[in-house]
Amino acid sequence: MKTQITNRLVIGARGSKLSLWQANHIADLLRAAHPQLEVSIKTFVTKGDKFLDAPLAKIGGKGLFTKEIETAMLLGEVDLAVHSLKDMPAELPPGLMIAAVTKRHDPDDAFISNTYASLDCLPQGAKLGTSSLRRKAQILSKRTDLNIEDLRGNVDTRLRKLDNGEYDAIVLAVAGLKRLGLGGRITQVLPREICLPAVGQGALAIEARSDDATVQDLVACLEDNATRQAITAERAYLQVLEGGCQIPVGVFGQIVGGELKLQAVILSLDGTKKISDVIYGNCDDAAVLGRELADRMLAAGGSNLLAVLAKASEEE
Ligand SMILES: NCc1[nH]cc(CCC(=O)O)c1CC(=O)O
Repeated sequence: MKTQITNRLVIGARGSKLSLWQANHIADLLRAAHPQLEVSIKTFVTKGDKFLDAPLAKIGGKGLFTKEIETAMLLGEVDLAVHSLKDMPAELPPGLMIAAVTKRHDPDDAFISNTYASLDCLPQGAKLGTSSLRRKAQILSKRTDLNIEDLRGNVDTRLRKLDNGEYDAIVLAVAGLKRLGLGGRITQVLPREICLPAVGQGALAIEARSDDATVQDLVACLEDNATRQAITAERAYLQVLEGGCQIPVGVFGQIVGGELKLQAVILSLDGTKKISDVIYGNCDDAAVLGRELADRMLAAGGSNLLAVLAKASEEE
């Protein structure tokens, strides 16, 4: 039997401030758990970083923020990768796995404005920045009058565009803002009845090679069971729906009274059509619950909404 003594671990991450914060956070936790371990970080430029100005829905493709790092991992250039779970496609490349999921603290979206105290306070026709079809459709569903404009770039760039007066308000993930020490910029945490988060939002994924038991053992201490169950249900849900393009879908799993509760919403792009549903069940059946909820919502009109979407993206 080959025993490999690992004392060096190379983490792959993107070079953005948020990604580096996340990689350093995981590196610190690993150093604390394994004092002998030498942990370093190697940064990568992904396709998603290169096209920071183009509307996300137009660049398309799965694994926009992950692929280059995954290739390096499969080649053995890095041992693990730290990603925002939200940025990971439902299906991973063969040979890779999510070896650990950290505890999720802040799954929700934040409304940020320098002028208005909440989404409700925005005047008629106000300009709100977001490039996420999910955020756009859910916000339009509540406020049909708003003028939603594309907003891309890293968290800092997006806040700068708000501060320059290009928008009356913007929406960003609470988790990203807090990680960057920008929690003070949050004007309102959007309630889930208005805006359900993206799959995996707020959780970090440690990706490793499926055959690398050494790395899997080293990162096992980072795993949070409740978050794993929630995101397993969310990702199973997404896997049923995903057609390759960005879709206006929100989904959120949580453990409530020992049971898994999974809520989801599918919308039309303009938010005028909205299908909402919720399922409760055994935490150990997370993936089954996710698929069941997806099937139910597809049957309840979700299929039609997705078909219209697929047609719209073909025409572009
Ligand atoms: N879309 C990019 C992205 N990927 C992960 C986060 C935030 C952190 C997280 O959701 O875990 C963000 C920024 C945002 O959506 O505001």
